[in-house]
This record gives sequence, C-alpha cells and structure tokens, in this order.
Amino acid sequence: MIDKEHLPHRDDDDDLDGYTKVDRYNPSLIQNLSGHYHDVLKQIGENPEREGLLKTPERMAKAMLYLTHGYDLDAKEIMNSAMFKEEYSQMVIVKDIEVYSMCEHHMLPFFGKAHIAYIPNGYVVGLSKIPRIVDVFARRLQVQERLTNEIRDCIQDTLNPIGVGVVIECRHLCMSMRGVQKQNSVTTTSAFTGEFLKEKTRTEFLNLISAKLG
Ligand SMILES: Nc1nc2c(ncn2[C@@H]2O[C@H](COP(=O)(O)OP(=O)(O)OP(=O)(O)O)[C@@H](O)[C@H]2O)c(=O)[nH]1
Ligand SMILES: [Zn+2]
Repeated sequence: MIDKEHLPHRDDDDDLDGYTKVDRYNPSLIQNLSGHYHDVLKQIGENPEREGLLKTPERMAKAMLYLTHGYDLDAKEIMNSAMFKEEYSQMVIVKDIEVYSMCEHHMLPFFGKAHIAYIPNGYVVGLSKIPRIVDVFARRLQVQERLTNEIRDCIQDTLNPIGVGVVIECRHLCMSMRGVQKQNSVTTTSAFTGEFLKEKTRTEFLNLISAKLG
C-alpha cells in the first residue's frame, strides 16, 4: 500500500485545482468505495459472494485509491525540497522513467516511459525528484498531453532552468484491449521551454534519449 510516511500532503488551504480532497487512508472511505465495487460486480453479472470475489471490492477500492494518490501530492513542494546551487551548465537528462497512469476517458491504464531534461541556471535538482514529480501527475486521471505539459511547467516554475524538455511514449490499453484494438501503437508527446525550443538543443536531447548505453 501507500508509503504514507514519505508522501508530503496538501494543506487544507492549498490550491486544490478543483479536486476534492479525500482522506484516502480513512477506513470509512474504503468501506464506502468497496460497497460501490460490490455493486459493480453484481451489475456486470458476477456473484460478489463467491469465494474468489469476497475481498475483491475492498482490493479494488484500495487499488483505485493508490492509483490516484497523485492528487495528494504537491509537485512543487517535492522540487523545492532538494534544489542545490551548482555551476553546471550542460543538459541534465533522466531518461526511461516508468510511467503508469490512467486515461480520464475510460479509466484504463496507459503506461510507458518519460524522458526529461533541463539545462541548469545556477541550481540543480535532486535526481530522484524528477521521477517523483512524474508520479505526482501520472497517478491521477490524465490525458498524455496534459501529463507532459504539467511536468514541463512544474520543472520550469520551480527550478527556473534555461530550458526544459519532456518526451513521453505510452501505450494506451483503451486502444489495445478494447475500442480500436491496435496492439502496437505508441503515442509520443513532447513539451519544451526556453533553449529546448531551439532546434539544435532539441535535436541534442532527442539524440541522447535515443542513444543506447553500453
Ligand atoms: N488525446 C488523447 N486522447 C486519449 C487519451 N487517452 C485516451 N484517449 C482517447 O479519448 C477518446 C475518447 O473518445 P470517445 O469517442 O468519447 O470514446 P469512445 O467511444 O470510447 O472511443 P473509442 O476509444 O474510439 O472507442 C478516444 O479517442 C481515446 O483514444 C490521451 O491521453 N490523449
Ligand atoms: Zn481511454
């Protein structure tokens, strides 16, 4: 389950961007949600009382609360917690960051990789904070385009680098296990600021993320 100790929580007066704050560790919320999933099982023609499904509504409730725990996190707080003054002026890239999110249209998973770069402007950020902010925005109901822009904007607004580049490549289960049923299509989105809007920098970034190590 969620490692509660290490998750910074929003204060009550934080800007919730229109989300309703829920206490996702509250047993009565889990119980209430389980009741709805019990009903869902019945409505799809299953028998929620059969042995294999007895604990399924509660498992589903806990899983859904986990898969959306990004609403509880504050990406700017995470970035601000580990910025270090450093005279390094070349591109910093963290690539192949696993992304697990859910599309807001079908609530089905989309998953793949994020590649993120920035050029420091006097400060660097703790490397682990970059995958952490990917999770903050991915662990919500999303579209891939908004996810990409939110990561870019968060890094730009907190670290104030000379530029940010974000590329995300994902497979959407709503396009493979249902609907159009295309098994091999991958969606690529990108977002840039500053220096990365220039072709030379963007090309260097794209070349470095395509390069194989070793
Ligand atoms: N732009 C964008 N679209 C997405 C994303 N995830 C899912 N979708 C699309 O959201 C659209 C919803 O379209 P609708 O026509 O309302 O839904 P639908 O009838 O279930 O559509 P089909 O998936 O084509 O069967 C679909 O085209 C999905 O492929 C995403 O991250 N970005
Ligand atoms: Zn979908």
